[in-house]
Amino acid sequence: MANVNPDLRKERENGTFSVEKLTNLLDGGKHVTDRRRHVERLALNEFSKGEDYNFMSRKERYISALHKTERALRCCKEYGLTKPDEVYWLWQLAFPHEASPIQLHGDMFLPTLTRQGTEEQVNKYLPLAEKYQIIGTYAQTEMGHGTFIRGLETTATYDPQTEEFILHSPTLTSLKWWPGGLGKTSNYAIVMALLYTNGKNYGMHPFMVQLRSHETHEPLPGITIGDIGPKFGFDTIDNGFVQFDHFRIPREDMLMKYSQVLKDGTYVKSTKLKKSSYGVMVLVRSMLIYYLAIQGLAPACTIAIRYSAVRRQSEQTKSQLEPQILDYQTQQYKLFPILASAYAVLFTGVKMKEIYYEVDNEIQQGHTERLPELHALSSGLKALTSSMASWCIERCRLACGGHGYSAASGFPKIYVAVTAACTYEGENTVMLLQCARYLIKTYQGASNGKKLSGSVSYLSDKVNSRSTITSEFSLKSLVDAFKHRAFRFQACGSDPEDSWNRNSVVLTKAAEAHCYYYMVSVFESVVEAVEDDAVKRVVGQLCQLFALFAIHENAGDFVQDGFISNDQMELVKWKELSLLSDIRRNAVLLVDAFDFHDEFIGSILGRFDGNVYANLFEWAKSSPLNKPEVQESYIKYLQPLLNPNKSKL
Ligand SMILES: CCCCCCCC/C=C\C/C=C/C(=O)SCCNC(=O)CCNC(=O)[C@H](O)C(C)(C)COP(=O)(O)OP(=O)(O)OC[C@H]1O[C@@H](n2cnc3c(N)ncnc32)[C@H](O)[C@@H]1OP(=O)(O)O
Ligand SMILES: Cc1cc2nc3c(=O)[nH]c(=O)nc-3n(C[C@H](O)[C@H](O)[C@H](O)COP(=O)(O)OP(=O)(O)OC[C@H]3O[C@@H](n4cnc5c(N)ncnc54)[C@H](O)[C@@H]3O)c2cc1C
Repeated sequence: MANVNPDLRKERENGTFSVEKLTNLLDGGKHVTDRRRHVERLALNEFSKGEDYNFMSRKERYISALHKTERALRCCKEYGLTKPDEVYWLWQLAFPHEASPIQLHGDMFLPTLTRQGTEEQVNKYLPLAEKYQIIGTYAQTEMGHGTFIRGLETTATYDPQTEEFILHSPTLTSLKWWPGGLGKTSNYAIVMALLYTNGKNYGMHPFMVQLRSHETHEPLPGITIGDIGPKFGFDTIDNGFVQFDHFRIPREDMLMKYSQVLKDGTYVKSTKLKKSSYGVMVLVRSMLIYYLAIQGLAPACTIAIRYSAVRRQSEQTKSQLEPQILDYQTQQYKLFPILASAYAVLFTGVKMKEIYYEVDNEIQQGHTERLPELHALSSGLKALTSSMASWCIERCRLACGGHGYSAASGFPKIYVAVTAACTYEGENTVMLLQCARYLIKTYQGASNGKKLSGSVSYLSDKVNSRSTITSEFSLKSLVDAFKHRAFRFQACGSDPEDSWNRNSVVLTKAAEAHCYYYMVSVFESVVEAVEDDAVKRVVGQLCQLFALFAIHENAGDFVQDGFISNDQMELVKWKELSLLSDIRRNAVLLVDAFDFHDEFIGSILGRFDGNVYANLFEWAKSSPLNKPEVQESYIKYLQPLLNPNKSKL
């Protein structure tokens, strides 16, 4: 590439491994990288020349996103992109760190329909939904309750006379509130409501509900609907509210795969699957982990590390060039653990996708044994990785100094999208507690001699009481340390005498310790499987840093019971710092390996070519506030102050 900043060019010449090989590893093979790049070229042809998001109003952002949605759907059709990964690659460049107004249609509406609908219902609605002749969302949360699903108030009361359900919002707090795309875009929703039949409440069930006229898009009579107003972010999506006033739908529109209401109102439950109506949340939580790495951690550290290679600041030695800020140990300490976390979350995300599809497949065959473990793991990891991603992005912003605070850095857009995931799909503390609930039960089972498998097998294993960490820092010894911590926390958290609430801070820590252990062991297994020696060395260093940083940050958890000795902790600190120097040499290449296009990252600081300053200046000049030279607001508000004689007011 011509015109690359000389510092960045030097970084790229000095690396010790093949970036291409690492990219192939991250993608899951060379053939996947090739295919991804092909799809991305198609996407860039269509989407690279858009208006600058930073200079648009919220309404313009929504309209532009709808326009891009229509074009993205057309591209997928034209180019025959049907596989989920291919659609995702195209979508990612069409909507960099944004959401499409129809995001929930693909992410939650379709999966709920196909998993909870009967064959007949799927046959009726899926073809229409796949052709976007109906666009749906997932309406569960209400103004008064999001977390406590059993507290939802919207009712669906069966009327055997007309064979219809009557949907009703009995209180203000029962208004559906938050569903993505509900405000203006969707004409259908899967509404989660309390099922009443023959005078009895059977709890939350899913209903297919038409909201708007097919002809005019006007809300149907009995429905009051709209956008909930501006949010922290997600400007491109119309999160909405809906109020039902005795709105009738046919009996056939309750999604009846797992439970039915017969014509006479008899309720029949045809599954032993626990919490069957909660299924789609497990899906999204499992997928989110990968998404947080690719949409959050990886682009954020790409920006901060490239910029730190280009930025020079402060005189170290008289009359010599100011150093690249990436050479400061403190800067490395800010950024390299984040880089290591990006890799850790990415590998864990890939693993979680695999596990989800395995368990989902088993559930379709009627085997539900692994669902509780998947629910616990996906809840815990969703919470841990989304909060990790949020604070890491903020740390990357701080690492970029003043320019980090400019929208040109790309951080605001990335941050507001990622931090939302700490709340949606289950608020993080609540999700950690769900994970802990399962761990405590499992620990108690293991204490009674039950042999365990999967992510919790360590609870029935023998754990070492002294760390085997030496100056070699083998990955096995690091995994072992996290296993020990997780085990110890489960033991503390499961005091049967203590009430749940009084113990809940410790329980959240127990869940985090479990998830950390899981992430470190996934990372270790990925490193072990790498064939190329040079790549293995660098990802091995990242794995060590991920583990050692967490041990150092949470030192008390490891030394309190004497598991790690003082001498070992000194070694940990020494090794952590020496890893910073090792990683320094490859830092730029390690972010290049994510293989992101500038159009996706959306940051002047993180440009591949490193030409930050010239582009920053051009970008600032293009700000609408700089056109015209003298603003009308001057005449109105400033002239009377600055130049009272000339003012016409
Ligand atoms: C695909 C990529 C994604 C990109 C997305 C980007 C853009 C999209 C942006 C936003 C989309 C957002 C959508 C939403 O937010 S939809 C709404 C999501 N809402 C929630 O997540 C609500 C959170 N609350 C709950 O999940 C539950 O209420 C609860 C689990 C906190 C508590 O439920 P409750 O009924 O009170 O259950 P109990 O505590 O009594 O537990 C009973 C029992 O059931 C087990 N269990 C709970 N949940 C599940 C589940 N999902 N699956 C399986 N099992 C579950 C629980 O563990 C208990 O088991 P037991 O101990 O053995 O009894
Ligand atoms: C961007 C965005 C998109 C969304 N999209 C959708 C959507 O498409 N469809 C949909 O249905 N919903 C959607 N939601 C709603 C979302 O799922 C809920 O907001 C979320 O589940 C949290 O619930 P809540 O708002 O009731 O939080 P609350 O439960 O009120 O949380 C507030 C505080 O109370 C604490 N708390 C609550 N219960 C407990 C407990 N049992 N133990 C300890 N602490 C507790 C929490 O930890 C938190 O600190 C979206 C939300 C956002 C922000």
